[in-house]
Amino acid sequence: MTIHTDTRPTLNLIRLAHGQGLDLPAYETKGAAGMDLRAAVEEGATLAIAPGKRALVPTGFILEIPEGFEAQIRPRSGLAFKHGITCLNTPGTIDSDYRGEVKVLLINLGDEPFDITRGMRIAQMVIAPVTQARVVEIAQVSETARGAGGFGSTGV
Ligand SMILES: O=c1ccn([C@H]2C[C@H](O)[C@@H](COP(=O)(O)OP(=O)(O)OP(=O)(O)O)O2)c(=O)[nH]1
Ligand SMILES: [Mg+2]
Repeated sequence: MTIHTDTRPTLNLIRLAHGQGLDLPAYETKGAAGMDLRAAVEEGATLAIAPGKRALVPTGFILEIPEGFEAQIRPRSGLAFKHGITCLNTPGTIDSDYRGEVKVLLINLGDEPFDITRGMRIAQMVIAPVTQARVVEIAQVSETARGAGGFGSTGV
């Protein structure tokens, strides 16, 4: 009998043909919040993102996220700081019922073209709990000290 001591939620994954041989998403350190994701571009090929342009980068895998969770695709600060590479739709939302390939939408906000090659760690993925709310239409909302003030209403 196998005794499982790992109480973390299980993230089932299948690797697509173009994902074979790549490292699986992984936490780089013990306390990392996100698993780094690798680019599943063709071996030997370069996906160049020109300044101001965007690219949808394949990861080579499909997930089964447990119900009640989502995956958030977030940029890596190193790529953002050094090269101006970030996720356009950050944080990207991977729904628990999505069964397509996970893809990363990168944009180059830097001044130089940026080359993506196979296996490059392009983004990170955070697994987070999700609460779904029920929507109830009402006639009036309750009064609060803030009221409708926002967008800097409390000063700088
Ligand atoms: O960075 C991302 C964002 C989304 N997705 C996939 C998984 C997600 O479950 C699905 C839909 O994403 P989202 O709801 O953000 O996009 P949408 O424009 O609302 O598309 P849809 O109408 O398919 O929901 O696309 C990715 O692979 N990468
Ligand atoms: Mg949607």
